[in-house]
Amino acid sequence: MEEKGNISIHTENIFPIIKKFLYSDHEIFLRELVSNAVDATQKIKRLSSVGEYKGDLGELRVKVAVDKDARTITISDNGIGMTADEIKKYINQIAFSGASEFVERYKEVTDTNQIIGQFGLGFYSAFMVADRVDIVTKSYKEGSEPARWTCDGSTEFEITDAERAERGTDVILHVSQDSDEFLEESRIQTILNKYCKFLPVEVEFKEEVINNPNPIWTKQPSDLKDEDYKEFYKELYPFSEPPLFWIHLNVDYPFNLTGILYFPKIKNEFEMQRNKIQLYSRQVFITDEVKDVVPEFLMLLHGIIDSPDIPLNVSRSFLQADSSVKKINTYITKKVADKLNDIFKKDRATFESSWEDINVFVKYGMLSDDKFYEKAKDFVLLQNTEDKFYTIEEYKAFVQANQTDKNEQQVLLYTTDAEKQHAFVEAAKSRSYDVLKLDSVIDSHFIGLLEQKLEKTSIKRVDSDTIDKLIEKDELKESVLNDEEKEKLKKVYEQAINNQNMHVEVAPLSSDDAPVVITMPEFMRRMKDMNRTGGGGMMFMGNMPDTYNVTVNANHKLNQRVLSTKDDNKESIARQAFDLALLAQNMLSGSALTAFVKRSFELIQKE
Ligand SMILES: Nc1ncnc2c1ncn2[C@@H]1O[C@H](COP(=O)(O)OP(=O)(O)OP(=O)(O)O)[C@@H](O)[C@H]1O
Repeated sequence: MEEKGNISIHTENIFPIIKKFLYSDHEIFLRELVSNAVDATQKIKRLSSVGEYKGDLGELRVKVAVDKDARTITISDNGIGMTADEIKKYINQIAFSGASEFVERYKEVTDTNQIIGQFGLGFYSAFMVADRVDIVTKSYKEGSEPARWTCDGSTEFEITDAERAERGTDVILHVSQDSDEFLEESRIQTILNKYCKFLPVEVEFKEEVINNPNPIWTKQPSDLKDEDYKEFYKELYPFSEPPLFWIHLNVDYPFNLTGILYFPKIKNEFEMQRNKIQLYSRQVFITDEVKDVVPEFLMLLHGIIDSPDIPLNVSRSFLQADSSVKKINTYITKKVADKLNDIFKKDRATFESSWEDINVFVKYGMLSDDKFYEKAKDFVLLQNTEDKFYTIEEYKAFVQANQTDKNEQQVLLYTTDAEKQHAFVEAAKSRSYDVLKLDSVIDSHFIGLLEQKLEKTSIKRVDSDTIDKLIEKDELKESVLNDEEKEKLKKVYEQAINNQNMHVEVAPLSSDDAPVVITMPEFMRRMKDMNRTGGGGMMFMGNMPDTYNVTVNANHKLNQRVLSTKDDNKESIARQAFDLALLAQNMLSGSALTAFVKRSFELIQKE
């Protein structure tokens, strides 16, 4: 038998596209050819199971070999094989999907998802790295003759008789000059590790099986133990700490999706690693850029998603609009929320102890996805300075009695740094107010979200005002000083401080409150924070110097002394009190600190 021919006409346009544009990543030729070989072995298995093939299956295996001297890469399988006619049909008519015909014939008995072709032009990707490709194949069909197909990448092909005793196919690539890199065994090893690690049939390279054909995501959750999930995590990320918990995804309607998502330990926000989810299609690795396939906030998770329903090799914008991708998004989001809710309900202690690692993830999810917010609002935790955890509802009930202001507004107080804001936290506690710890970058956004969602609630940083003003009650504080004295006191402080960005105000606080309190209004700080983190806010705010309110306590004995002391002493006492207030907030530095220390020494030396 010898036959020459032309590959059907429309290929003329397709070849250069494959070569140059279709896959920017040339290395994927190996993924395509090895997957074809795996498909061929699975097809023979299926034929055998439905009684269409009566022969011995043998040990189904795919082999990859590199011969540097001969400049060839050979992918061999003992799968279904092809007759010469089938080569013409399946290989030459590339627009024709061999798999679809296969499905047509066996659709009653097979799981079609497993055999419907995904990559379209899979086989022809060989020409990205080879200037000649041979196929030597023998069909499983009784009495079929082996055949050889040769093509040099033009539209012309040749089919001749071949020698081959056993069922199966060898695809031999004659590697082109500009693709020398693929003749290195180490390069091939790396590509196989990347794309073929979990292919469902054993793949052999250099006499070793390089894959795990039964990864745990293909198994039933009921057949797996915690250890299995942990081991698999280690297999995926050898250098990571063990995961906190995981979700086994398993759905076959209305789309097909399996996989395992792990919650990693996130030590801090700078360490957050995205692109740790790997996307597979029927155990073939596709990419670890899952952006657009999973919601942004879920990219903090690690693990595997395997779905033949995710369209591959298509543009981003198309992917975003794709309805099955949208459904997959919704499904995964729901599963993740359900899992967290489940752990929260069944094992609150574990949930609380993991909170440090998962809070960023939960808050990020609530901020970016309203549906997730709706579910997570019942298990998101607030942690107070006593390290007790509350749900939003629990917390609101807890502070209801004491932290509702005169306008029926509930005021939640928080600190971003209980050490630095210690004096304010203590002042709040002296009124029996509770203080939350909200100290991460995401918390400033989370606070905004809570205020937006929770009715009649405002959330204030503990040092954003004097304690009486943070939560304004109806009781009016009497002032020991009259208006004239207050005005005088204000002037003394203004002169002593001598700084335009410090707005002095004299107000009657409790006599046991501090004599001077320095605060930055909540609004001002939020705007500045937002500017810093690039989250909008008012642009001009970013460039403005920090401005503070300086509240001078009219009811404090010290301030009464300022008024009654000799004129030249007034200012130095006021300055000293102001510096102490700065010191309490870690705001005193440089020349101001040196002057303060000097003045303090002089003061204690005085008889
Ligand atoms: N190793 C092989 N053994 C048997 N048949 C093969 C082999 N490789 C390819 N074929 C046949 O050639 C057809 C075309 O292969 P090609 O890779 O171009 O597309 P596909 O397999 O249909 O889809 P894809 O590989 O993109 O998922 C296959 O459907 C199959 O029938």
